[in-house]
Amino acid sequence: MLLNPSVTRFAVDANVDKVTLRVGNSFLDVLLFGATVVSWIQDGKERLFLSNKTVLDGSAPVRGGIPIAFPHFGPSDAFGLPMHGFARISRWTYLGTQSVNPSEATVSFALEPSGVAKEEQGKWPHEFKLIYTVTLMAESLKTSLRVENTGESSFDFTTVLHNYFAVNNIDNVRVNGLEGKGYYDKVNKLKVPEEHNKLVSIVTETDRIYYNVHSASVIEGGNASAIVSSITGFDDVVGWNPWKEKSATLKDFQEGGYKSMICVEVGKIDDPVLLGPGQMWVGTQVIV
Ligand SMILES: O=P(O)(O)OC[C@H]1O[C@@H](O)[C@H](O)[C@@H](O)[C@@H]1O
Repeated sequence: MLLNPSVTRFAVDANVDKVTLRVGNSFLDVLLFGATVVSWIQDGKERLFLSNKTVLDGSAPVRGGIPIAFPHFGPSDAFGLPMHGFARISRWTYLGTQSVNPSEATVSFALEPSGVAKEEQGKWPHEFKLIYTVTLMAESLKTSLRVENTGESSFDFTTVLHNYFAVNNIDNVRVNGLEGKGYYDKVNKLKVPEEHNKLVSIVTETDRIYYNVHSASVIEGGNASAIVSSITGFDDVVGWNPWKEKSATLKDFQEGGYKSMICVEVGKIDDPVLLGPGQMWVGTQVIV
């Protein structure tokens, strides 16, 4: 089959542009806002969850797709940055198509201090350059974040690629690949030395950081619906589902949406990256 890969850039409105990649029957949409992947359709099936109450106008982080947390994962930090940092609420620069060959299309995006969202500019006092590279193939998606220290002094950071996967029914979902791993249970504020389940079910609000995981998959009804593998650079995997009560408190979360999503995020959280002047770090994931 001829895949005819292509890349198209659309101006959605004055603030938000979107880049669409096509490879055969696979389509990917990436907003310049946050360099957020918001849709990945394979053979007519949407692989990512996107809340129907999210705003896509650049006024708030996207609730769904693959937002990027940087320069920190989690709540507001010592620098007064918002939850999950500024990367997901800044408008990235489109660097264009990096390559289009018969089986894949690659685009990339950049963020430097001058591109950081106005209200957050200058709070994190470091010179940096982020490059986010997205490769669509007919059967998979690869995303890679490169962080460069372009300044004169060291900085450290934590980061995640916040994958929201679409599922049919969370009751039938199991996460594989976590057995034997230690984790921090953020809901119960508990450090658990070892996950004993081969397949982890989600039956209540779940918010966990699993350590040293380099491959994890979402199994639904016995079939893998998303496999996150070839994880390099990132050492941790976050599993998140807000469940009924918590999701009802999130104004951008559609009613009942917790049943049709699961976040399996790749992160560098427990052991922050320290970058000296001129140094760089790269984190990559491949999703099948
Ligand atoms: O609502 P936000 O800022 O997009 O965050 C969503 C969730 O993101 C997850 O990565 C965190 O582990 C959760 O604690 C958090 O609630």
